[in-house]
Amino acid sequence: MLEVRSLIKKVHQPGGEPLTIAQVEHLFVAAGEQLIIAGPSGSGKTTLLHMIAGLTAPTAGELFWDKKRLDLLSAGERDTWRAHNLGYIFQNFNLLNSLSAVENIMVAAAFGGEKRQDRRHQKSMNLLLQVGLADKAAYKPNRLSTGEQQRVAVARALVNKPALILADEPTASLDRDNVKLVLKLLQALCAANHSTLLLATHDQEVIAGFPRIFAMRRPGRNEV
Ligand SMILES: Nc1ncnc2c1ncn2[C@@H]1O[C@H](COP(=O)(O)OP(=O)(O)OP(=O)(O)O)[C@@H](O)[C@H]1O
Repeated sequence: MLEVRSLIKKVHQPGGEPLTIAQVEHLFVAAGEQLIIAGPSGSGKTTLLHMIAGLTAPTAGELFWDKKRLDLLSAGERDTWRAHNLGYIFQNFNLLNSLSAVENIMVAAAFGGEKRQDRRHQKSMNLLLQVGLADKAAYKPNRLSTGEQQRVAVARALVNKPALILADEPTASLDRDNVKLVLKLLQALCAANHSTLLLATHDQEVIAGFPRIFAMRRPGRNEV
């Protein structure tokens, strides 16, 4: 389970007071739950996901993963935790352009600790099959459509069966058909792996497909 308590991120402004860019009083997410992080542009959705992933340090507050305090981990401990527990999906996929679809996934499998090349290949091909892209395993990202690139990114995020998947506007670059397809795959694969899924979006169609929404507010304002 994931728990967020009194979390705040402030940034320095030249010559001014520190500015609060994300604030969450309390959020509890049970293991295996699928949750939307909603909120207007600038409400701190990305910043919250970055703090959970350990990509940016909170200014104050506590972040628990089971009984572990994520915000207190050293840089090395955080890297290890991330490699074994976390899959991250970006709006713009962040695939490595010099590698093929299957190689992009295999790199993630290596970071996840799979030492054997044949197993990395097998796991990656299996995921590509599940997202319907086994026939394009050798394609580099520039030969894949945007929807296909995001399906590779979903496969990459799931190859180590991480307990936690963070997805930041994963459908924002996709057309409506691909939005539905990518979401369906992501939700089904997370359910099959019992992975907890936190998905940040302001797309109402995406929000409608989830059982629970957590609404972020712009710090210091009352609107949702
Ligand atoms: N390093 C920084 N310095 C100053 N302001 C920042 C910094 N990083 C983010 N911000 C500001 O913090 C606010 C929250 O940003 P964040 O990207 O978390 O919002 P968001 O809810 O994900 O927005 P969107 O839906 O537009 O992606 C924004 O107003 C952003 O401009």
